Amino acid sequence: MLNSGSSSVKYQLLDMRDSSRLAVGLVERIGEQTSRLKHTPLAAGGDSREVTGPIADHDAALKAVAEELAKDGLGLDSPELAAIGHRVVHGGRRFTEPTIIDDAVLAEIERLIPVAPLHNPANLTGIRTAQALRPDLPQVAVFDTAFHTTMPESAARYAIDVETADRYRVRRYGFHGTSHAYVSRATAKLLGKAPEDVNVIVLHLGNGASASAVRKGRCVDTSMGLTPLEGLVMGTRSGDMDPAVIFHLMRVGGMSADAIDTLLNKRSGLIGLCGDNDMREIRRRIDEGDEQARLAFDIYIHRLKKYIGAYCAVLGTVDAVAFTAGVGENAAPVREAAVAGLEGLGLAVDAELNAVRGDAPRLISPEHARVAVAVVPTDEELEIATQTYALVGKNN
Ligand SMILES: Nc1ncnc2c1ncn2[C@@H]1O[C@H](COP(=O)(O)OP(=O)(O)O)[C@@H](O)[C@H]1O
Ligand SMILES: CC(=O)OP(=O)(O)O
Ligand SMILES: [Mg+2]
Repeated sequence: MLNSGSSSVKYQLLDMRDSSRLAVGLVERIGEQTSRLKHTPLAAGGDSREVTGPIADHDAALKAVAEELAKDGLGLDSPELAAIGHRVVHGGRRFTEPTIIDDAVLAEIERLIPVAPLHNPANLTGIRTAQALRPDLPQVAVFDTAFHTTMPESAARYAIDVETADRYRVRRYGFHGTSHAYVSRATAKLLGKAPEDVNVIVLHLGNGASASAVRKGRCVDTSMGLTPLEGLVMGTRSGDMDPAVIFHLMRVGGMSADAIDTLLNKRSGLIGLCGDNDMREIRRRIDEGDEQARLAFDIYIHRLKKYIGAYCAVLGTVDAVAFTAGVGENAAPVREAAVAGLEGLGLAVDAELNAVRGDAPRLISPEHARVAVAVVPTDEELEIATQTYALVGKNN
């Protein structure tokens, strides 16, 4: 499966007979002089290899990946390859399920570029290059928005003029849905229950970050909106703010729409507040007494708390709060601070359990807590491969 990001490509080759990973890798800093491909041929038992040097675009990146795979006899030309699954960030309202890609699907993903300018163009290049390499194979799109299409209109609509909203398709779509779906199910499993029997708040805290309220296995609200800019404070994105900030920056600051778009998407959030977007670095600076890093952390946590409280109210009854993605899985201080003081909502973290590291889903709330608090590692890649395989299996 392929996850083509704005300046990176993540990929995995999986054997779906047992969901085992044969090879995994990442191409970073595409378009810069210092691009890097890191490839780990797990099946070949090999160590990771790195290729450094300029990789101009996603097309070149994918071809470099194909070369690395071929070195271990796992080339994309293999007759055993059954399908290629692609993460596609914006699927609008039309795509509620994984979908076999044809020209009409490509056209729709292209039409949605204005609402996912950082993500959909990269996703499209990934698909087109993969199609050129293996025109005979089914290619499947798995949409970030799909899981959120179950939201009620009361959560999905913004309170703006209905005609204008409908004409320009302005509404809350939500993103990271593959992760929210996977993690909410895995959380139910951790509690020994069926997804239909639990209400879960999922906090996906990666570079992009979003929260969702999942009632009995269905998403009923999520923090990202028309685009992945709304909601939580992220690595480089602002999340929520008064929309009038934009008019103010235009009228008083003389900034263009494009300049503000770049400001809010790439130079805001943690990096805008303190110059770093990596939570490890921010924690290190806080430990050294850095006030700017401290404030950035506090703003991040304050926003997170607001969403936890809001989604407790949306759900009414909450069985579990699950932390996931790079920050959620690894940053114990974030989990501790996000839940601190929320005993009134039945939420607490046990310091010892919170300090345990590992890859397995685990509870971090004290025994007999009213609401389970959990760390549940996400696996978007496995989920995309599973959905792709399920669809292709059905059609073959
Ligand atoms: N050990 C760690 N401690 C704290 N934060 C971490 C750790 N490892 C990763 N992170 C955070 O996770 C982020 C990346 O999360 P990830 O889910 O991989 O993001 P994405 O998929 O959006 O690129 C990093 O920017 C960093 O802030
Ligand atoms: C939609 C989104 O924010 O994705 P990512 O976290 O990969 O940037
Ligand atoms: Mg991610």
